[in-house]
Amino acid sequence: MAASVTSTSASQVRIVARIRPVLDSENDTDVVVSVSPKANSVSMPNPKNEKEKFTFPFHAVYGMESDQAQIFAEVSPTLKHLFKGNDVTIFAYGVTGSGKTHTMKGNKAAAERGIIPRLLTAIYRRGKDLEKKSDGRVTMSAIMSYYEIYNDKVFDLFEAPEKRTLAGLPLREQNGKTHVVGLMEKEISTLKEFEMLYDKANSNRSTSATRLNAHSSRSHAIICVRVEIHDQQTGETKVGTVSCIDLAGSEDNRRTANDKERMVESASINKSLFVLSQCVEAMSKKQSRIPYRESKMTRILSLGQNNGMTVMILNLAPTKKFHQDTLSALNFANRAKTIEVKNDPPPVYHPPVAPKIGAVSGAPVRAFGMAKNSSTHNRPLSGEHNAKANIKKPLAKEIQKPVSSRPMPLSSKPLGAASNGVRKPIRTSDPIKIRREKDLSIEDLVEKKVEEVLAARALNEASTISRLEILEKRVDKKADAGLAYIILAKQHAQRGEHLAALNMYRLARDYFPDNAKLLKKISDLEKKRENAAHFSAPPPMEDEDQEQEQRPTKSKTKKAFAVFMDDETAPRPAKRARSLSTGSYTIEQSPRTRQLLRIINSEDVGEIMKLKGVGKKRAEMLAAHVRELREQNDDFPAIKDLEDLGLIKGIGSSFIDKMRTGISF
Ligand SMILES: Nc1ncnc2c1ncn2[C@@H]1O[C@H](COP(=O)(O)OP(=O)(O)OP(=O)(O)O)[C@@H](O)[C@H]1O
Repeated sequence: MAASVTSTSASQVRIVARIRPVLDSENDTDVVVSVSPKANSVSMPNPKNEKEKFTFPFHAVYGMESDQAQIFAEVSPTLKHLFKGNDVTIFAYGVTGSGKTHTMKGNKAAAERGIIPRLLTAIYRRGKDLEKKSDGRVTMSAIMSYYEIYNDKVFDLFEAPEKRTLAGLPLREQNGKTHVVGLMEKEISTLKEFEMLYDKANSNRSTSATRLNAHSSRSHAIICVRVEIHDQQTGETKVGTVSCIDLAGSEDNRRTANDKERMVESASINKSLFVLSQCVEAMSKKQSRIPYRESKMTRILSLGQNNGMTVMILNLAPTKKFHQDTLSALNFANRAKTIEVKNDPPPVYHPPVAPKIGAVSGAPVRAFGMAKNSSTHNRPLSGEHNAKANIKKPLAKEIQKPVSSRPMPLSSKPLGAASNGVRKPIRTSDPIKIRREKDLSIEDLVEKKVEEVLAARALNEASTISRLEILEKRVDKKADAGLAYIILAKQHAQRGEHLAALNMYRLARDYFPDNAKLLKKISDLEKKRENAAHFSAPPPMEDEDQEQEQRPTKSKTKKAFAVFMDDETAPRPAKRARSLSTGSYTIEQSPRTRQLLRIINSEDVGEIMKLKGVGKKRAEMLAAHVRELREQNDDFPAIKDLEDLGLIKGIGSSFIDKMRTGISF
């Protein structure tokens, strides 16, 4: 397998504002929000001084008469990116009653269907079209999962409410992304099947809501559709996931006079939305600490971190009753506009190089389904929409004054171009085999193997088998021995054990003598080793032959400590020490180390206590230490590496090792 790689780019979160019509229960004279489709802006008066007007420009705006088809046309260009193997996130944000569910789900009548059913139909049609055009050579699979976050707990909507556990499903971080562990996935073969599944899942949502006193507005609902495009001839597979999120609407408890249980729900919704706004605030200010981890919703949404394209539909209620809330939502969206999503190019998976003589050679990667970008952001409002009986016709003359703000320029790539950067399983029955091929990408093979193992572990929390053990089982074939050396080399390199890494790469060279990437790695490490001799700080390249405990000198601020192995099964030197170089040589941390540091830096005593061997007292001490450091230095993360951790009184190297080994992925 090889992933084609181009350059990295960044794209903005695309913000599309939609104002819902005035409902029967509301008065036309109470309308305070207006749009200027020409200027792509939304305006409303200052609630405290009606003479003052606020104007917010967005990427696209839709007035009260906009219909479901227009809104879908706004997001449908994401499909072509999805079919190229990119991830797409579409989420609806707004206060309770502003039209989020109407926009995302809609109603049963064809004209009233929302983004989700339309998207599914479009995916399905596009897939069928591909299959037809390629005479069945290209096939598409669409795999769906659907869940809700209720009171900060994740529940599978494919599961009957009575089967739910109170704790909900756990989340796991993997390759920088958050996954829900144990979520059911359903392959959709026909549109009818989708409709059935979708309706059933939605009824689970409302049924469970009855039981738990929740309803659609009380939880965040997330539907994910993984689209896998497989070319039988070349063996290439592109995998992209679209996630559509109907966020729960925030509400003011003072105004809604909620009972106790609803207050809890409301507090939970408001908290997660508050955390979301904090994340957006921090991102817009380019702060280094983004508080994603403070709520499950923000962990899952990972706004700006998801390495994919994101469209936010800002739903707005037009009347006075929502004035203050609408202003908050507009401010939130205005800040979200500035978020930049870093996009890596999508990986394209190739099958292993065919060994057989006469086998079909890999065809170049084709750009699938290059639909025309029919962005409708400037489409004039039709005024013909009459979607709901209880909707009043928009005011003939909207209260709108000319806006001073200029239309927001749309980027040449309005929806960005992205990938999740996460390797997905390739759809090939042939397991990856290592061969002495000149152009074989060892890096990709190694990465894929590691990810397969991590995915397996995430699904099997009970498993006590170490990552390396599993890897070793997979690489027991003779032909895979070279790969085993590369895995070990990578692990050594991750821990900064560069000489050991070099030795492992050298051993791997016997198996891949012609591999240019491997040879370059070896020569780079050899060069680094030579240069390391000139470092004034302790050399980052450790010599295996001189593995002795280095006593910290008085001038050193950090004490030396043992090197922690990622896996118990890895060859472990008896007594090894190192000090981090303060020179230009940076040492990459292993995922386990990063996770440990993340937990400790969270200052969350409950989370820290979950670490192996950590009791309440020690957890409190660690949290207090982190807090103190942060207050002193206003620095994040407070504990940057294992050495920082080792400097804390009472935290020895063996204890750190214990905490690390307790972390599973
Ligand atoms: N664009 C629209 N056209 C017609 N009706 C709409 C539109 N937007 C919203 N509505 C109607 O307004 C009401 C509130 O909308 P909806 O339930 O979608 O709000 P919501 O933001 O999802 O609320 P909550 O956060 O409580 O779930 C519903 O009766 C819905 O049918």
